[in-house]
This record gives sequence, C-alpha cells and structure tokens, in this order.
Amino acid sequence: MSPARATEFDVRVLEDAELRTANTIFNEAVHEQPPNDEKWATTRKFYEPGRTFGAFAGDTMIGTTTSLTSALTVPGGAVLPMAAVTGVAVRTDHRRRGALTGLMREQLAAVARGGEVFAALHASEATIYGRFGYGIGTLAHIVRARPARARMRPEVPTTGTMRLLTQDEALTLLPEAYSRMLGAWPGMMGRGPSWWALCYERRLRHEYFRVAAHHGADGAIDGFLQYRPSEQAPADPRDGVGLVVYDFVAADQAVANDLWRFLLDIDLVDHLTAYQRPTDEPLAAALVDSTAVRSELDDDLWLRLVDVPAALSARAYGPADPVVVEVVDPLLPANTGTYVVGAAGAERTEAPAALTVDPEALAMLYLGAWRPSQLAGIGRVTVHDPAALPAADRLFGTERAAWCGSLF
Ligand SMILES: CC(=O)SCCNC(=O)CCNC(=O)[C@H](O)C(C)(C)COP(=O)(O)OP(=O)(O)OC[C@H]1O[C@@H](n2cnc3c(N)ncnc32)[C@H](O)[C@@H]1OP(=O)(O)O
Repeated sequence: MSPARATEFDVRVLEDAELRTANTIFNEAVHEQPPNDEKWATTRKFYEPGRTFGAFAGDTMIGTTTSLTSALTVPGGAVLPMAAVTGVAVRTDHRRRGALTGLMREQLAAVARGGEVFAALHASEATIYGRFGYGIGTLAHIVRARPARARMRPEVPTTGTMRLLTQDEALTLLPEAYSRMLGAWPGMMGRGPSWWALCYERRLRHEYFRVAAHHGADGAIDGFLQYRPSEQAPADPRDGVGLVVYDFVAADQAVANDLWRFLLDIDLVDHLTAYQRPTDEPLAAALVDSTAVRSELDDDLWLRLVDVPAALSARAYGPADPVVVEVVDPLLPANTGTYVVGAAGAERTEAPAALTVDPEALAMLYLGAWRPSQLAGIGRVTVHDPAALPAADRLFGTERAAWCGSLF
C-alpha cells in the first residue's frame, strides 16, 4: 500500500513549550483527560528534545507524533537503534485530510537521517500503519486466567524469592535489571529513561499500580511484574477484583514460573489478564487444570525497517541456500533494491529476485513472526521462483518466537 494521500498541513519539530499542547491532542484523541500540572511534570519527561512533530493548520497545532530513543534485539542477538513511535493523534475536526500522512513522512525521514535502523509502534487500530511500511513484527498472547482454578503442577521448578517494591525502588532498580535481560528474546526493545518515565514513573506516581520483583539466588533482580486492579474493588471483597498485568519480564522459564505463581496466588482476585505474553509460553501445561487459562493471539510490535540494508545484514539467518529478495519501498526509496540473503548474511546484489516484498511484508518476516511461504500463500509476498520458498522459510525462521514485551 502506498501513502499517496497529500497533506494540506505544515509539519515541523516542536519546541519544548509546545509539548503540552501535543500531549493534550493525544489524550483527547484516546479519550483520556489531559494531565493536570502535577501529572504533566511527570508526563513531560517522556518527550525527548527534538523528537516530537506537530502538524499545523495555520498557527494551530492539529496533530502530533513523537518517539522514544530505543533499540531492537534482532535474531542472533545484535541490538540496533530504534525509534519507538508513540503519542500519535490528529484532532477529530481535522481527520482524514492527510495530517497523519504528513507526520509519518516527516518522522520516518528524520529517523532515517538520525541513523536509527528501525521504527516501531503499538497500533491502536490494525488498518492505519501498513501504508507507511509498518508490519506486525512480533505476535503475543493475551492470557486470561481464573486464579481459583489455576494451580501450578507440583513439579514446576521454582527459584528465588518475590518481593513487593516501593515506587522509588522500582524506578531505581528495574532499569538496570531489565538491561541485563534485553538480549533474551529477538524482538525485545531497549528501555531508555523516557520509556521508564512513560511506563513506570507516570503510572506509579499518579495511578494505583503495584510492582513486584523476583530475586535470584545471587540476590540480583531477574524478573519483575507491574499490575493493577482493572476495576473498583467490589463492595464485598469476597467477590474478588480483576487484575491486569502491564509488565512481566523474566530472565528464564524458572523465573517466569515464580512470577505466574505469585500472580495466581494473590488473594481476592476473580480474574486476571496479562497482555503481551510470549506465544510459546507453556503456562497452560504448567497448571493442574490447563483450561484455567485461555490465550488469545494479538498483534504486538509493529515494525518498520527504516534502513533495510543495515537491518538485513545485522540479523542471523537459519541454515539454507541463499535467496534473492527484492524490496520495493516507495516511502523510503533508498531501501528499494535487490538483496541476497543467506546463512552468512545479506547484501545488495544485481541477481534476479526470487521473491518481492513491500516494507510491511518484510517487517512481518524480519523477526520470524510469519514464514515467507505463509505470506506467499495469501498473496503478500510475490513469488518469481517457487523453489526458493522452502529456503526462505529456513533463512528467516528463528529458534524461539520473537517477543517484544514492552508497551509504550
Ligand atoms: C502509535 C500510536 O500512538 S497508536 C495511537 C494512534 N492514535 C489514535 O488512534 C487516536 C485516534 N485517531 C486519530 O487521531 C487519527 O484518526 C489518526 C491519527 C489515526 C489518523 O489521522 P488522519 O490525519 O485522519 O490520517 P490521514 O488523513 O493522514 O489518513 C491516512 C490514511 O489512513 C487512513 N486511516 C486513517 N485513520 C484510519 C483509521 N482509524 N482506520 C482506518 N484507516 C485510517 C485514511 O483513510 C487514509 O487512507 P488513504 O491514504 O488510503 O486515503
């Protein structure tokens, strides 16, 4: 899909003094009350200097987008710079006139100029961002559990201890703990100070969130949870509340077991929802009653390869014969070209292409969320040489399912 729509608005980088207006436009677009002065003092910390754009009708800001400085773990373990796009909104009275298109064009051009290899976002609606070259790069499960029925099997390994953290402990201890786990999954993203301001400080200081950490045998934090009740406590506490888990990071399966055990053992909880769990998490099999949890497939990280040559050459590939892939990218034409992808890496070539992809399909393949043959079967990869598909499936496949696990 090509973003052919023209924009009738001026788009430029915002000054610091304009950020609160941008934040108000975003809050109103997602039906949230804009922050009061006290909450704004925390909220503004996630706006990094020079990374927020505004779209203007004359002197009036009518749309905005911003991004956090981040990074992406790619298959093989390399970590590359990424812009984590958020705060996207256009005022209701100026929609469908190209404001978003103008904002996306300017933002992607700036990300490319700044040398960030990827842009990524979580989409409010799945129909918006494909036209700008974003594709679903990682999938996740929404897990719904009935704690009363969800008991762990006795043989499930346990390790270390759980502890509730104060707000200050969470804000000081978790960034370093997370950075040690960043390479564990392809698809995990770097969490810089602006991410912690947006997703921890703002929530902990102004809403009712709890944080619990897991300490390993050496005393270091190797897993943690952020959660809150999903609704008002019932008049009769015995009816139980709903709990929603916003963050769940574990260094390994034994730690994840303990985090789940902790969550499922919290008293006076009727139902529990955890978003963004890995699609290959074996939780149901860890329970006495495997039907006490239900998993629903969800889109997770929408990825945009901004520098295709750098992205293709940075990841590891599975063992297979090389395949020549053509990329057609009307929005960032420097990416358009033909690449030979093989077990040893990827580089530009003049050889004829076996497959042709647009940036959205490439993003869906890049972290292994889909196989090339799957996308070929639904017409989203153009096949010039069908014999190349099995090799392409092996090349782009990953040892474990990619997982992002960070909302923003
Ligand atoms: C990463 C995040 O921050 S997620 C949060 C995103 N923000 C929101 O969802 C807030 C509510 N929505 C909005 O603010 C706006 O509707 C936006 C930002 C989604 C779209 O802004 P607009 O200025 O109306 O988009 P624009 O006019 O540039 O449209 C671009 C194209 O996307 C399409 N499009 C835009 N919004 C939608 C939508 N919600 N559903 C389907 N298609 C859409 C348009 O039809 C248009 O298609 P075309 O080029 O083929 O004609």
